[in-house]
Amino acid sequence: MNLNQKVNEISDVPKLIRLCREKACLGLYEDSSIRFTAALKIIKQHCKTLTDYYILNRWKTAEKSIQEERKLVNKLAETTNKSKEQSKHQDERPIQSACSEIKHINLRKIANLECKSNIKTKADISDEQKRIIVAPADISRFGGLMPFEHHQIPHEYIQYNEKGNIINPSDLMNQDLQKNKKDFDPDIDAYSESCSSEHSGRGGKQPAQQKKPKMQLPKDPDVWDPPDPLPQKNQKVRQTAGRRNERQNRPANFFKNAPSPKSNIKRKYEKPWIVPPKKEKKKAKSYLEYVYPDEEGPDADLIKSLEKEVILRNPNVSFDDIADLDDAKRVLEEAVVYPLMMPKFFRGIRRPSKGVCLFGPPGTGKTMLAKAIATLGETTFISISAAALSTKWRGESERLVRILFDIARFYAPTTIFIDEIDSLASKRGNGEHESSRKVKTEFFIQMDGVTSGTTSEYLEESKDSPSKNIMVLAATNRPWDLDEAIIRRLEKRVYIPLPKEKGRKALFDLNLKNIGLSDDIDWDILVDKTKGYSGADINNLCRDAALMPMRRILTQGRFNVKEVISMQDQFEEPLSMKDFLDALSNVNPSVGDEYLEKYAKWAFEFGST
Ligand SMILES: Nc1ncnc2c1ncn2[C@@H]1O[C@H](COP(=O)(O)OP(=O)(O)OP(=O)(O)O)[C@@H](O)[C@H]1O
Repeated sequence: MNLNQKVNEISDVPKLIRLCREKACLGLYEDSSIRFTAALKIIKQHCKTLTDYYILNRWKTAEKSIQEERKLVNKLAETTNKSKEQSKHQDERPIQSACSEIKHINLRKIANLECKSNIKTKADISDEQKRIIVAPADISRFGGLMPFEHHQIPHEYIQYNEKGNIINPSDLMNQDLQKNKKDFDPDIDAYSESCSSEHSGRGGKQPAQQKKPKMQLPKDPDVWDPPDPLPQKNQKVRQTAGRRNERQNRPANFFKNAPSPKSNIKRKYEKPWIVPPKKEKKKAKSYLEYVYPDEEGPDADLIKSLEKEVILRNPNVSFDDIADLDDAKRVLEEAVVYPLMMPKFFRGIRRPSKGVCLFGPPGTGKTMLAKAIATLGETTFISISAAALSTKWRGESERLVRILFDIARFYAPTTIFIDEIDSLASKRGNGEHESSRKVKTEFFIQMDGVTSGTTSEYLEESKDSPSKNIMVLAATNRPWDLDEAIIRRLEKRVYIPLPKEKGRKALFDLNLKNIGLSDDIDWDILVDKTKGYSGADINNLCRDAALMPMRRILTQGRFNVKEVISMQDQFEEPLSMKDFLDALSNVNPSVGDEYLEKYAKWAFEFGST
């Protein structure tokens, strides 16, 4: 890739990033930072065009790590600039300090590098070893090698000798220093010599310049001395003598300002190459916060409105609030509640059903049953009508189904209640619209993922904790319209019939528990007369009967609003048999006989007990 080439395409970003890293390795931190910024800009623009939030998420993660890399490079640039500035201002230290630091720091780093690497020939370089980065070209400029993890050594920086062996970077360094030494001030050169003989421990003849005291620089506590070479057998006596000579020749104030090795001087400069320990990720409070921490993203609005409208934390309906339906309650407890409460038992062949379908005439308590199950199992309750899916969110339904299941997994254990499932998963036919076919397919895919595992990370997390399950509960008044594929997936199909005699009496009791009743009421007659009434119909009948005392008083004359309000205590009169009989003439059953036959037939064919 040409360095000056303009990059605008997202496909060029990887190359650009590689270039940034190479620049950073070369010590051209500012240049690297500029290119990082360009790459980030391209990514940001590309993100605006993305609609798939999975892909968007991945780009966002990449963007974050690139931002971190740029931050690191900026810090390095800052540190380098600072040290350049310092060397400008401190007249006494400039090249001298650079010289000593280069020697010490680089030796340390190279030693470090050597320890980590057993590289001898080209073939010996493993990928892991290539991860240790050397910045050979700029060693002498910035006096330091940065262990720059996550990058590979560009091949052009590894040098080989004629035999094909890798040249030790420290040899290169020494050659570099020898070359540079020629340009140094003779005084500084002498100081460097004195330092090197001090550290190496070699005695012998001292250079003439060493006799006069030169500038004495304090010893940097962060700089390690180069290691002493191992003494050779026949050199031992000579070395000891050399050391003595050296000590004798040392100026009196040589270590005057040098800090003692035990001093508590702390480092004052930053070490941007040290990656701080990762902070523990804060647990997101909502699904929106989890996918879009800054609340911005292509699906943000959809998720927001879904979280607001469909999630019901505690529906607060108990089985006691539901009259009759004992068989249905038992089947549902076994199919839905117990698997959530005893996940260990409900494994393997005892695995819970993928979904449960409640079917039956309208107003028989299907929604109430679903809410009671969610309350009992202490699960998050997501309630959505399939009709709303295909009308309110038209065009987005397919995405919506996926998000809905993702939200459910996030808040697991969750009960997803889909009312009017027939309008979402009706029989497929030739005239079917493309979009509704797609929604159906997405729904089937998500349902399959409910127990068999999907790409979702929540389910991955929940593998070891089966209690983090989701359960699909569907309800329909038209089970015969359902597609075979959904019938198969809704493994338990529970018939919720019209209430029988006992159920109707229980419904009267439940609806009238806070109302005054007179003794003349014949419940047998009322139960008999309400045959074919649903729970909702009986609820209507009781409400109508409860208003009868008020209507009776108000028909006696013409009253204004204030007068009506002042008379409200009289409306509390106990209900009589007549009130119920009058109400019966106002409220008719809502389910026709022909439908009852159809339900019974479908229950016989597909229902579960
Ligand atoms: N078994 C019951 N116990 C108590 N109340 C009931 C029962 N069945 C119905 N009801 C009453 O009927 C109303 C409607 O019930 P629900 O919404 O659960 O019926 P549904 O079967 O879901 O109806 P639809 O199929 O039309 O959605 C409830 O608010 C409740 O007052």
